[in-house]
Amino acid sequence: MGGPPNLYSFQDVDKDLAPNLRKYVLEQQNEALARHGVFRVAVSGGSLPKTLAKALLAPSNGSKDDTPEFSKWEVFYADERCVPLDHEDSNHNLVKQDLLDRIPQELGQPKVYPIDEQYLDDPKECADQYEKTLVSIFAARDSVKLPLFDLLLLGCGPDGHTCSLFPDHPLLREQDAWVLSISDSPKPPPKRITLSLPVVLHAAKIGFVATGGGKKDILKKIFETEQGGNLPSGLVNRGAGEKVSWFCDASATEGVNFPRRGSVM
Ligand SMILES: O=C(O)[C@H](O)[C@@H](O)[C@H](O)[C@H](O)COP(=O)(O)O
Repeated sequence: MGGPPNLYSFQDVDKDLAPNLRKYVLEQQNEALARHGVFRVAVSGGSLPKTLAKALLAPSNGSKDDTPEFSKWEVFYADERCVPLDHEDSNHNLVKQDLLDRIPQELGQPKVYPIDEQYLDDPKECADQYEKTLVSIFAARDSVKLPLFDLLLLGCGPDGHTCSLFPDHPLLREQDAWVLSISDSPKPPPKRITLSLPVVLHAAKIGFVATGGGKKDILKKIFETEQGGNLPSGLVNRGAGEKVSWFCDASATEGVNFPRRGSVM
């Protein structure tokens, strides 16, 4: 697995973090397109879609390296709340409003894979159906042990959760399923689906975005303590190592002591 995760801390979200996040996402895009002609990315909700939109909707400098080729993107949800797709709690709704609906026409549109609204009352079925969608795209379940996302873009909650994998929850022990359901999420709404930890760890690259002073204590715990390594975001750091990059601002990393901490990429 190699080295430790990368922790980048930027002074300002708009001026520094967003352009560096753009550079990182487009690097992963271009590597994926060279590998297999498509860019498969899964995103979370929370504050991430807004920051991602700042990064991706900024004007391009015209070079190939700096151009999002959205028509070659396939967008999935790393976790989703079991609510209608136009509900204010829906991660898809957030991503659509903040990013997808605002992509200039000439850049094309990603193919997007939201959850199936038929199964909102039954999170287990909703997760199984989402897994079936992944199976149809990432090849047959028996020929591919785990789906390989080119990039996961995740958030980290103040309790250390990521996706809808919460601290000490039995879902963290799931080894087999690709997509899991939860009906007792400590963060509302309670019914959700989420990628499983093995699927998260298998991704080619994992980018966390954590900004604001509210993230300071949990980042200190995750990066500095043994105990933090057992929190869901810490387990991603531990299990995926150098495949993981954290994009934080100065308020989130204030006082965080981590050897590989950088201020530029
Ligand atoms: O559906 C969700 O609730 C999210 O996917 C969740 O995992 C989120 O990413 C974190 O809670 C961080 O959220 P913030 O970035 O808003 O703090």
